[in-house]
Amino acid sequence: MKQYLALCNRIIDEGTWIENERTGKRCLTVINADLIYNVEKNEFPLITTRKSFWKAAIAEMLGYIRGYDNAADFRKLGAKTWDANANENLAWLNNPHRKGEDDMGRVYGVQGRAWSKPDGGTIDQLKKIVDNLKKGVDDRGEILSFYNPGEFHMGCLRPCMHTHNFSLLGDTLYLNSFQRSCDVPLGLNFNQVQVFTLLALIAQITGKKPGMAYHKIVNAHIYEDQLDLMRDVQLKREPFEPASLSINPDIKSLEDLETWVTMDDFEVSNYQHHDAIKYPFSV
Ligand SMILES: Nc1nc(=O)c2c([nH]1)NC[C@@H]1CN(c3ccc(C(=O)N[C@@H](CCC(=O)O)C(=O)O)cc3)CN21
Ligand SMILES: O=c1ccn([C@H]2C[C@H](O)[C@@H](COP(=O)(O)O)O2)c(=O)[nH]1
Repeated sequence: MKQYLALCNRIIDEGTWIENERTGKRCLTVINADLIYNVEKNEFPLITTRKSFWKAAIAEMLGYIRGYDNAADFRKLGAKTWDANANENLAWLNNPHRKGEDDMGRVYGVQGRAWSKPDGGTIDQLKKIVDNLKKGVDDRGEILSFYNPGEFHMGCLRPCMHTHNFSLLGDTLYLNSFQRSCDVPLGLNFNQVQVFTLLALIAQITGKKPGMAYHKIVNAHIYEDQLDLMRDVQLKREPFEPASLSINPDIKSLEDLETWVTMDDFEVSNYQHHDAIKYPFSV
């Protein structure tokens, strides 16, 4: 929580106003932030200075793991977060690759599970990583990349958290996650939970101990219409002690994650938080 507050304060104190063409809004912006989560000690990085809808964040990550390309599938899991990008962005609505209502196109998990090969067929990046880690193998290229510039024109949004790089040291699994663009009031609240949960889940299904997760953000911003709420409401609140996450121990394989897992398989205990804050969302 301290790291999150420090980043918010840094943006407010040192940020530069930058015009964003895609959304037509100005963003107060800093470059480079490094967040670290101790997954081994289960220090779940859940925001306490407002109510965080952590289940939607995990649902979104589970949807990426499953390779979903449709906002309706995300809704079924419990995340409405892709509705706007799939259905309200004019550039995407007019894109000939859009397959209809709720289609997100070739984004995130589609690239993670079915990256198209120029010579035909697809690559399942996540399955290769899980198979290797289960055998105790880290080939120094255990990389899950959602960033495929050759298919940006076939998706509703370029991935923000675009690369997850796993590493094994003995029996301990580490994760470095890279994010090119971060909506700190809305997106980061989710992304912190996602990086933490991704390491916890992949460690669990590969039989490894989770270690640290390192989360690198390049462009960290607050949209102009979010600034007053952040500065005058959220940052005026005192944080509570961190919560902890528990994951159903019956989840033992990638197939379990793909088939029967729901949000009921995740629980958060000791979550003390301030009231919800409704931040404006920019499509
Ligand atoms: N401008 C922008 N910011 C983002 O954070 C973002 C995007 N676009 N587009 C793609 C995904 C979708 N994400 C989202 C979308 C919506 C919420 C959101 O509305 N959160 C509310 C309520 C969540 C709920 O009720 O489940 C919140 O208070 O956190 C959060 C992240 C993160 N990403
Ligand atoms: O997981 C996510 C997904 C998206 N965001 C934010 C970051 C930006 O505010 C927008 C994406 O806009 P671009 O113009 O493509 O950078 O969504 C996030 O914080 N986390």
